[in-house]
Amino acid sequence: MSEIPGVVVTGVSGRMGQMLVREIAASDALRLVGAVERAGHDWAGRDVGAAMGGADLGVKVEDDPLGAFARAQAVIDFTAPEATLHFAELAAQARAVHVIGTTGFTDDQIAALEPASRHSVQVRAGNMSLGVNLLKALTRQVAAALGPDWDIEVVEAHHNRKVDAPSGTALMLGEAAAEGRGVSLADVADRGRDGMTGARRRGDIGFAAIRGGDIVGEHDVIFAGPGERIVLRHAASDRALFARGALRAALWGQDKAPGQYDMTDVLGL
Ligand SMILES: NC(=O)C1=CN([C@@H]2O[C@H](COP(=O)(O)OP(=O)(O)OC[C@H]3O[C@@H](n4cnc5c(N)ncnc54)[C@H](OP(=O)(O)O)[C@@H]3O)[C@@H](O)[C@H]2O)C=CC1
Ligand SMILES: O=C(O)C1=N[C@H](C(=O)O)C[C@H](O)C1
Repeated sequence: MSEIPGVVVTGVSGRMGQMLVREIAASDALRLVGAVERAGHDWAGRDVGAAMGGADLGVKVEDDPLGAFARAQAVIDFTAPEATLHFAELAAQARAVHVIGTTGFTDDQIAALEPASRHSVQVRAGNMSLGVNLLKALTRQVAAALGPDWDIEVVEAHHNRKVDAPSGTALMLGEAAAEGRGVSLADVADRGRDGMTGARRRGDIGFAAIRGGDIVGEHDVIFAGPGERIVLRHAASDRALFARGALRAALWGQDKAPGQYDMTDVLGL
């Protein structure tokens, strides 16, 4: 039997699903053993490489996630919250590492992921890139150093197909800022302004979202103080960096105890 961990990609026809297949096919450290789509999807039954418009990869797209997960050591999942909740239970049954890139969860959905992590390693992050995870650490540090006279705003921009706002990354950065300030984000988040909003509340962390064209993902954390401003910025220009982070997480998780982890753990930040 191969020592190279086998990976299943869910939501394989999606933007990230296809990017993950390309990165796994190019990797010596992981091998693709399954490609999952919804029941009735056009791609079901076809070779995933051919369905993506390239050469056959010897893996057929299937609509039975548990059957696929049972053959795998890791599941990489960039889909939608309700799908990820279901896949978390199946990954736990299969004892496969579950790498979760999906964003847009409610607090209740995040809490509902926890029981599965008693039986499997879950690595979840709103952004799998090294750069954003470093930005998260910097955001916490800057927020801790500056007093409440500095207003914190997180501004994100994404492509016009994105369905959730604020982005998972923006929320991750907001959490880091709140941690740095020693407050709970839930108490200070201002997630939408329109009309006669009144003046900005001191201590709030504001969010704004731009959607347009093919923007891969851009995040600014703005610290606006009296007479000066600090802007921490990350711009992604290639989805491959998210996929590579996910592959790294799938490998990292192989010898870890069941539980919930994030990219800070994977990257040792
Ligand atoms: N953490 C990170 O670093 C990153 C996270 N993301 C996140 O990953 C997710 C996917 O992004 P992206 O690839 O651009 O989106 P796409 O819409 O291109 O792909 C989503 C895929 O998931 C499938 N899917 C959606 N809902 C379900 C469901 N209920 N059951 C089964 N399959 C489902 C879709 O199938 P169908 O077409 O049939 O609906 C599709 O194949 C988003 O939440 C996004 O924010 C994206 C990039 C980086
Ligand atoms: O949907 C996307 O595209 C992205 N989603 C993630 C998010 O919500 O932050 C990560 C990245 O910015 C791209």
